[in-house]
Amino acid sequence: MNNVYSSFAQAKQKIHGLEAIDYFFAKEMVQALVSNDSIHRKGQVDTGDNHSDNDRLITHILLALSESLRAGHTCLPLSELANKHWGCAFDNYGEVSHSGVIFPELTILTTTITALALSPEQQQPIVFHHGNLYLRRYFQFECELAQDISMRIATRSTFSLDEITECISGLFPEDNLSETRNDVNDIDWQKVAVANAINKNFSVIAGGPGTGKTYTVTKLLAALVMLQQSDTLSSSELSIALVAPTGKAAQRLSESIVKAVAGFSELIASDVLAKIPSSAQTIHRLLGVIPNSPNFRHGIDNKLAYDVVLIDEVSMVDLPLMTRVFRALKPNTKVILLGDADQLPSVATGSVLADIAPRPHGGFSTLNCDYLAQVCQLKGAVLRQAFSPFNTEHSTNPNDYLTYLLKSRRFDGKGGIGLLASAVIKGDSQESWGLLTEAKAKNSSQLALATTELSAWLAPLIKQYFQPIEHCENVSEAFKLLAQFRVLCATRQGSYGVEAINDYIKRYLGKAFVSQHSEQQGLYHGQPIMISENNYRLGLYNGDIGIIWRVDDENNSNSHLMACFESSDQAQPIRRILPSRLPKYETVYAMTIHKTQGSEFTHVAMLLSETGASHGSDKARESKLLSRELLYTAITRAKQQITVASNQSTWQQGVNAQVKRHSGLSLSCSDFD
Ligand SMILES: Nc1ncnc2c1ncn2[C@@H]1O[C@H](COP(=O)(O)OP(=O)(O)OP(=O)(O)O)[C@@H](O)[C@H]1O
Repeated sequence: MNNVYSSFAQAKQKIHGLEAIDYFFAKEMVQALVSNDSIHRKGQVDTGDNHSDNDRLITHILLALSESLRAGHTCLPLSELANKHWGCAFDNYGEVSHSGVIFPELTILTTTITALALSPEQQQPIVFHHGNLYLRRYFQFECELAQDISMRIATRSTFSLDEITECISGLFPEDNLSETRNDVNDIDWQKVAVANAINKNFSVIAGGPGTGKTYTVTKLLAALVMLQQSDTLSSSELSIALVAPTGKAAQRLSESIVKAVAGFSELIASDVLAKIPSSAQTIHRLLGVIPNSPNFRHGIDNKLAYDVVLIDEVSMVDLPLMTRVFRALKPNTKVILLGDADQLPSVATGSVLADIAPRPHGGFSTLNCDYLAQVCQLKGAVLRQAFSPFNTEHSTNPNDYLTYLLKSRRFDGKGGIGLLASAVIKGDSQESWGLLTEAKAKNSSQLALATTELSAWLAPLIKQYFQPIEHCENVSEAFKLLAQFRVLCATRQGSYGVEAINDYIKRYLGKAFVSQHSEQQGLYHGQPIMISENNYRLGLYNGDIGIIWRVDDENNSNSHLMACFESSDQAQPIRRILPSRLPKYETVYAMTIHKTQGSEFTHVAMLLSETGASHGSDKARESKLLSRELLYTAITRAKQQITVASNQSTWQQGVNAQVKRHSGLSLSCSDFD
């Protein structure tokens, strides 16, 4: 490495976008490989180049691997580098500012890496497997997770077909005519999802917002409780854990389950419903955080006792965390994953849900089709017809564990939000922009395109939603109002980033000059805040939303500001914490789209850029982040209304870009059967 670049500054001059961590990672790895006597003994590839060319190539591959890990990929497929001009950039005058690196063709790359003997058995810090280059740690996570899922998929429940059929028909009485139906469109996919998950120890129910994932899984949990009750050999009660990646998502899951359970009171016996938990917890809480340690209390040597673990919002869960969850589960624990695979992948490494929920669906095996036809009392031919797009007969990679719910109950497909979300995720930049401009012309109630200055369209929304917060009768009312509206930005920095917009809103509300040094520490009554680091002792987590509220002393003689947070504890629905004890936090009128995953608002304003020209640096910052998954995630946070502030080119650039995370998990999943 020292021979190739003598310093980070030198490497950075040549390769655009390089960060110090890439340089030191590559340096460290080259040294590790050299100390294992790999590069020098085996790494001399006869490519017609001399030895230092080979070292240079290996160094550049390792730099690219580091960049790739930084971007959240689990691995780097060498095919991505083949013949690529990497790290080249031009200055404002069109002159080359960074010459970059031109990688050779794939066979040379493969021969070079193969010569380093990086196969999984070699115990090197880097692994080369199936054409992908990994950091060993992520390779191990991926293998461990794939093997665990594979083991669970291979385990089937012992319930008889008759028991399952009876249970399913009881839970879906309105669909008892299915034997006579012969149209694919008549298939109730919620029923299929319950039937499909009931006999497996691992299942995924995926679908967009409001497709009834929670509604369906509540029926599934009821079915599992009923089957357990009818099992004469089992004396114990089914223990179920409801889990989500963040506190907010856990709160939403609890609310949706409670609502679904209440709605099933006439369909399902009360003693069955009573056994479905009403409160969800975060993954970190499930695993048991050990303060100041990366490890959890529950793991391979201290398994969790649950029979069923349901995880919601799985798109947000990264590869290492998901592997740790599976590590902590008993081999016979039933795992049910829910999520929307079209949403942004996790902030950290991996894209577990997108990997295990491929689009299009890989099809069901004939065996699974026959099973579903029988227990759902569907005509086999109808079911096969339904699966024909998935190529059931010839599929080499059936996804029996996966059911998609397609029909949104929230958006009827005619309303603007649903149409916009589906045009965006299809990558149709013209149609989606057309929907926004049409909505403006038609004065749509769901969609609005803001084409005027920030002050013209944002000010009325601030007046409507944020100004009344401080005048609410109590903090619970303030939380209700706050949940109605949020400004979502693509970036933190820049003129349209979270920080600038929060400052703008504070100024508008006349709160910009609250002194940082006063007893109030810059806080004010009615200020919404978001916690930005975990504090396990206080039970406050990154992403938790609170409101600063003036509270009277017990004798009403004095009042002071407290940070208030909603709690699932019915006896004490609001937790109060002294502001001086708060972990890091920020004001939250506006937040990044990434941070809103797992939350919903009645009205959302998505601020990409103003219609006027943006600053060059703002544009560069934004264009790195913009993708159809980002826009889709923002759109689907809105329950009733979305206001989009963007110009046409920024919008279309976002819709055309796609987040693609490299990983070998889907590959490993294809070896499941
Ligand atoms: N088969 C159904 N019949 C009647 N109402 C339904 C049905 N399925 C879902 N719903 C209703 O549709 C709404 C959305 O359902 P649910 O919350 O289960 O969707 P979801 O996919 O979990 O949504 P989210 O993406 O917000 O998590 C709920 O009000 C639910 O009661």
